Amino acid sequence: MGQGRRMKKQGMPGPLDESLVTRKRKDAPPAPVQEPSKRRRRGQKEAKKNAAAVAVNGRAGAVKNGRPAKKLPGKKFVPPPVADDEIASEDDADAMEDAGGEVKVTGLDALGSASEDDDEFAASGSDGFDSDSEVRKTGMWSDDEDDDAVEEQLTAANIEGLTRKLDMQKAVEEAEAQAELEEAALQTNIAGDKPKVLDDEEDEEGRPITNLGTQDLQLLRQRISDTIRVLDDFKTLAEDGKSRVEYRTRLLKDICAYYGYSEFLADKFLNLFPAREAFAFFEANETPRPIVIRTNGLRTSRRELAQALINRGVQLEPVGKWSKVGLQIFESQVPLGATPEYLAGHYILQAASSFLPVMALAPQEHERVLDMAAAPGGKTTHIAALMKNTGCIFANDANKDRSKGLIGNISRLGVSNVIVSNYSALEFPRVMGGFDRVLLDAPCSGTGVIAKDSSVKTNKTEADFMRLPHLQKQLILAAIDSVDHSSKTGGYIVYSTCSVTIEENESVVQYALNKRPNVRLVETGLSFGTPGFTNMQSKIFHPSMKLARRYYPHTYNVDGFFVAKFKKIDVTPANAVGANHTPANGNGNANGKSDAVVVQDVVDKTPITEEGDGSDGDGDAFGGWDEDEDRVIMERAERALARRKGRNPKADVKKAKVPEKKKSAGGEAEGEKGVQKLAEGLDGASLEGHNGSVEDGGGGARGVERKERGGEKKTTEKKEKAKSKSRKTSGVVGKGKVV
Ligand SMILES: C[S@@+](CC[C@H](N)C(=O)[O-])C[C@H]1O[C@@H](n2cnc3c(N)ncnc32)[C@H](O)[C@@H]1O
Repeated sequence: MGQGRRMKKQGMPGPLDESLVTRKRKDAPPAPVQEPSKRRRRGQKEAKKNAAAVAVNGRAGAVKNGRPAKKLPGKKFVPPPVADDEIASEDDADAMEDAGGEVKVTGLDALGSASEDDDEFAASGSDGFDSDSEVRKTGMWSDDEDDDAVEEQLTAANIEGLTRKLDMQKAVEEAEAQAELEEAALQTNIAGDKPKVLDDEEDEEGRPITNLGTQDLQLLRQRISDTIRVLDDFKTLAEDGKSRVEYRTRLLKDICAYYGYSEFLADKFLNLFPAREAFAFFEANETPRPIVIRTNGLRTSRRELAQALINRGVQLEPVGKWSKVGLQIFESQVPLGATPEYLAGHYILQAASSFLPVMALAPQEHERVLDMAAAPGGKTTHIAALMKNTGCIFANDANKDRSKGLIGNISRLGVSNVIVSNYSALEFPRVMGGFDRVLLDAPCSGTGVIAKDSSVKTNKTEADFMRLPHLQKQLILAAIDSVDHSSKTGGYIVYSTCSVTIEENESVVQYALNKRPNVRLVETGLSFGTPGFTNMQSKIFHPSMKLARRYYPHTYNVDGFFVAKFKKIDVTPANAVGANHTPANGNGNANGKSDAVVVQDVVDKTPITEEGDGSDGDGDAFGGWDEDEDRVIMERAERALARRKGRNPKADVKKAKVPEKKKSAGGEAEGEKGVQKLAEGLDGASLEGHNGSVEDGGGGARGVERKERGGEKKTTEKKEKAKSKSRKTSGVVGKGKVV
């Protein structure tokens, strides 16, 4: 069953499918007595067996895995595609660019257009359906799309045919489901009666069912369904003298027993959704989301990729009108993580919902972008593709091991505008700031990806939902402070999580709005998704919260996700909480544009000399270059630096040089090592143009550039550096050696 659901085309499904209730009830095993998760698994196995039996009996013969089936000779089982990465910690479940699930070939007749400009996927130009895969292979994916009207008609015909086929299939399924539902209603006599779900000493056959959870999954599921019906229409269906609370408590216990959640988490979801929707959510978490790949526009076009994969026996289809790069995989004879196209970096296995934050970020060519929590790089590489490898992306992740995956993906996908670093993102913008855009794809509880990682059902505690939001709130302030509000092209921050809880989403965004009056929520530009909550669980959020977008597995058949986009409109006030602002001297940062680059431990207290105007010009702009005067200034600066480093300035002054690395508080030296190591990795991966990219970058990068130059041993530059230092008390990045 899971596979069939996985193969369904993504999109907004209808309301809760009661037929599933009936089907599961029929398929449930007879009264197993096991601990919940095992019971559930066994239930699924049984369900699969039953489904297979049904297929053998010919009842569902025309439909396989939720798709029109077509027999192919010599079909082999193919293991699930290799994931681009694995979930490495409880906080980053989203990071798994999932490739799970079985994928087999049943034919190519369900294909739609996958050309680069195929946004009109649903358009139809002909009534006919051309099932000749050969014609389609040569026709649909031709490079010469513009003037080939025949091809277009062919494509449209395919689409039309596919749509009709899917519609027919849906109609058949719905009719079956309705029939089953009616049958079940008759059998259990639930149509008009008040369901007895509270005083349940015995079932209709006299069996004790008080502890149903440990005895009979089938009846348990029935009771969940009945309880929801009562809660839906309490006045009519509730038993006399029973309260809503009693029914809700019953429902909570049954959900935990049936699906294997901790009471704590199930309760959270029951508070988040109305009971019926919560049921749909729990149910959707039992089946994997569709397998999706993202075309890497740096290497190929979606049309070419689709053609190549079709030739290998992959059945696919554009993911939906909302994406130009996604392909949903229905069946495959080959492991998707090992095709020549995969190895050549033509695509990445990536959950569809992971496209959304990057689409909201909308990075522009030649910009400077920070991806604060980037590993394993699904979103970084997507950003790079949208920027066509121009500008510069700083891809940071605190986890060094995961960063290896990030570097691997950068390398495989041919990305050449990324610098990888290994800081806690909390250190930004001290590391570097002045970015045009920042993506904070935050570490989270992963409540949106339970279908991928069912351990979330039981391993999240109240402490997690305090610890994680606390971190997320700090990170979001750092993200905001790292952006250049006066960026000509940007000034945007996107916050995303793969969690559906209020604490990790609206509450974090609200915190940012409270603490940073210099940001506003703006439209994400995403064409679907439900609005963020403005009023939930007795919490009132800013009305603009509706601009944020929520995604659920049960509404869009994508991982649960949250996306909010901010525009920074001014510099962060100096007195703002946790403001990563310029030091006590009040000067601006390196580029004078934002609150991004902060001098923490290299504040030069040398008095500002008369001629110093704080500008950044060359020697002449300061009134010429005087060797003797400069030597004095330089030596004074060096002495001051030596004192701060705990050295004897007198002994040191002759030898003292402008330091190449400046160590700041909070173990930053360690982080720097990390960056260097990663840089080696990058070199090894033959990535090019990193230094060039930094040079190209504006804003804070220029500050870094100055610092790097200051570290060089060329005498004139050293002098210039010292001179500049003598005139300004800020504008130098503390550490953050950029490679
Ligand atoms: C949701 S995952 C990021 C997925 C990534 N954006 C992608 O698309 O592939 C969250 C990441 O945050 C990282 N992380 C956790 N705490 C962090 C911190 N304080 N600073 C930076 N990264 C952190 C984790 O190592 C993890 O890789």
